[in-house]
Amino acid sequence: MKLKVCGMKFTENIQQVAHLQPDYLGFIFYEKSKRNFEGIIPDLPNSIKKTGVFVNEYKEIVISLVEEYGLDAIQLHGDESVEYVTDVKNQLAERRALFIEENKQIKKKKNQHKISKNEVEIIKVFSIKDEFNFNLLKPYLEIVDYFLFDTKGKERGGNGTKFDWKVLEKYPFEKPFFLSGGIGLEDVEEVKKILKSDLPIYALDVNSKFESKPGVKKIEELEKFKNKISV
Ligand SMILES: O=C(O)c1ccccc1NCC(=O)[C@H](O)[C@H](O)COP(=O)(O)O
Repeated sequence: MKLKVCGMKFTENIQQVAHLQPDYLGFIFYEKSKRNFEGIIPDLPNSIKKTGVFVNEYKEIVISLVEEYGLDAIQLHGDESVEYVTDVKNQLAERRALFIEENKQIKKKKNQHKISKNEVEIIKVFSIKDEFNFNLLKPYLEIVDYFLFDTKGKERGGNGTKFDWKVLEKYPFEKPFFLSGGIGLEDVEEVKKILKSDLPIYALDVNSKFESKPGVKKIEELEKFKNKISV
């Protein structure tokens, strides 16, 4: 089971979490979040996918931050339409093709902007309260790599509350998804149970339940969680 730790903020803490080798680290580029990221991402092992989290952001800004930080994935956590997601995906693909072509011609080893080895993954978030109309996801199926199901709450994300996972019993697609929303160490048994179901859960996404304060993750608790879910 893959693990994404979201809401990273401080260099030393990022390095400590990276040491646990999660599959994804999330950096929130949303000014209204307590975890808004503005720093420099330290060098990370290639196995960790740097994920930028955006909420209804201007497309140009998403693209420029992907290039500035060499993001491997973007998590669209707002009300981004199918057209928006398609456009961002196409623009990223075009920029990537251009970058590869320029790089071939110039034969420069170092470039001003970094670029991920693979295409940028697109994760589209949907927040769930008590029920959910999965038909809403249909138009996104062709475009996104993963869905992420979070809990609808006061904030756009990082609310620290779980939704009723029974809602997912009606998930009708094969598209893999991240399970998110208030997952903590106390949920290990319930997590293990849902992982045994037929649902295409690709990754678990954790955040505020492992924090000592917004943006600071508790390393020992994360390590325990990671060990427990990988057994
Ligand atoms: O965490 C935030 O502050 C945040 C703000 C705005 C958009 C997204 C945000 N977090 C993104 C995540 O992927 C969180 O991990 C997800 O919402 C679950 O958080 P939590 O309920 O704290 O486990």
